[in-house]
Amino acid sequence: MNIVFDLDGTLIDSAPDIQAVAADILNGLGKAPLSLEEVRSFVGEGAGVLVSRMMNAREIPETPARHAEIYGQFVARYESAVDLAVFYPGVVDALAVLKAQGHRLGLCTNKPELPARAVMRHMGLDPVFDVVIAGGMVASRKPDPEMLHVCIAELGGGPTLYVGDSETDAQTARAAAVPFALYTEGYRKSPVAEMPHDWAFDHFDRLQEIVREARARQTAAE
Ligand SMILES: O=C(O)COP(=O)(O)O
Ligand SMILES: [Mg+2]
Repeated sequence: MNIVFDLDGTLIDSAPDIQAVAADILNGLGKAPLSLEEVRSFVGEGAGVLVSRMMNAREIPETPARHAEIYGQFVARYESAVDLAVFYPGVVDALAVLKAQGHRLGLCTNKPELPARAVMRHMGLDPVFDVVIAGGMVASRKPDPEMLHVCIAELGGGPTLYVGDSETDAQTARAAAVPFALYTEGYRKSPVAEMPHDWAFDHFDRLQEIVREARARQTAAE
């Protein structure tokens, strides 16, 4: 089947890289850096929203022009901010096993395309994914289901499991009517019970079992 993954907060913790980019910009504006907790709570709806939240948190008045200026500085640095990202435990093995089993793997992230591709290359993920849909590649962003729909279509259609960490991912899966496995150790803000999901897991060594169950449900529905 197709297994589509979110990136930030699901496969990798990229908050330290984003924190460094933000600190650089805020420092230039005479403002205090963001904590990792702040960064993690700001990620999930794309870089534009992240920049708005950063400006708001450091009381930088947001006009469209000011946002555009700071956003420009942010994305310019974001593209090379890859050194501090780390995989969540078990991710590399889980992806390798799923790939070896012949599943088609997709990536569906709100992270803008250039930083998404840069961090994928840095982490050795390029050969793993058959399809990548990142921020800016389609007109809308998650939780609009379009990104996920496009990703599934490019994977060739058919049964799909979506794996993500945030409220945005849970809403996206629901809107796209795709079964959803929630990784609970990423950047979610709500209790697990309040987020729509078909499975929840706290370690990637459980993903095999979830994929087996998702396939069994799919077969039963056919
Ligand atoms: O960059 C973001 O805001 C989110 O990225 P994600 O969709 O991979 O969680
Ligand atoms: Mg995420």
